[in-house]
Amino acid sequence: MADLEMIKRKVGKEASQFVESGMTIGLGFGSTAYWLIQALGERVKNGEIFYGVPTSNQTAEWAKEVGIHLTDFAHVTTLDVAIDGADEVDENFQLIKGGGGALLREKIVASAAKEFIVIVDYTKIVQKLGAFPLPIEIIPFGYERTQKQIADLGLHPALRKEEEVYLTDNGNYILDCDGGVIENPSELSHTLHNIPGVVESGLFIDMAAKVIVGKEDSIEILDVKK
Ligand SMILES: O=C(CO)[C@H](O)[C@H](O)COP(=O)(O)O
Repeated sequence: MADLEMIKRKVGKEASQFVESGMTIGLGFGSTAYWLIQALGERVKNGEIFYGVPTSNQTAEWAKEVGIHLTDFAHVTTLDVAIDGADEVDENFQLIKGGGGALLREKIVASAAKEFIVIVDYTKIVQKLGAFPLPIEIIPFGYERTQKQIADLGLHPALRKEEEVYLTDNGNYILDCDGGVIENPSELSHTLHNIPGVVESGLFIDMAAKVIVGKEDSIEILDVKK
């Protein structure tokens, strides 16, 4: 297994210690969250029970495969904990998420949790956000105009495409914005929310309660002071 993958695996396992049997967990998406789910799966084999609200269809598949019971907001309104990866974490613990396209559900789930734990390898830690293109989920209707309004902010939005235009699990589009360093993430988040057609941005402001960082030979657990 490549080094970085090994680090992600250790971080996922480390995060699982914050989960107790019987808890309802917001389950993130991405290659680090995958390892959290595998670690929980090992405990399911020993008789522990977990309830998970998945942030993507893929997460739901992973969780089902290891025996985590899936639930949703029809049955719970508050989650004990949510654990998810991130694309960037800055010095104030603000995040860019959504590289995997699940940012809307990830934000709903994280905001519903008593504690939101972020799990990353050391390559995700930055002084200021912005080297990773900021994903923004937008409604397909009128997307050209929404894109123009975001371009006017200097964010250089590009419509995410695979073979065809990428569709989120919610049937929306993603704009990946390569606007360079984000000096004021909180202000930008507000500005984006005021644009009609923007569903959600990948800026997660003041949401992380804990950040678990995997390094070459250690793991650091950072508690965010509120
Ligand atoms: O926001 C996300 C998906 O929408 C992921 O959490 C983020 O992309 C990090 O993924 P990985 O753990 O694979 O590096």
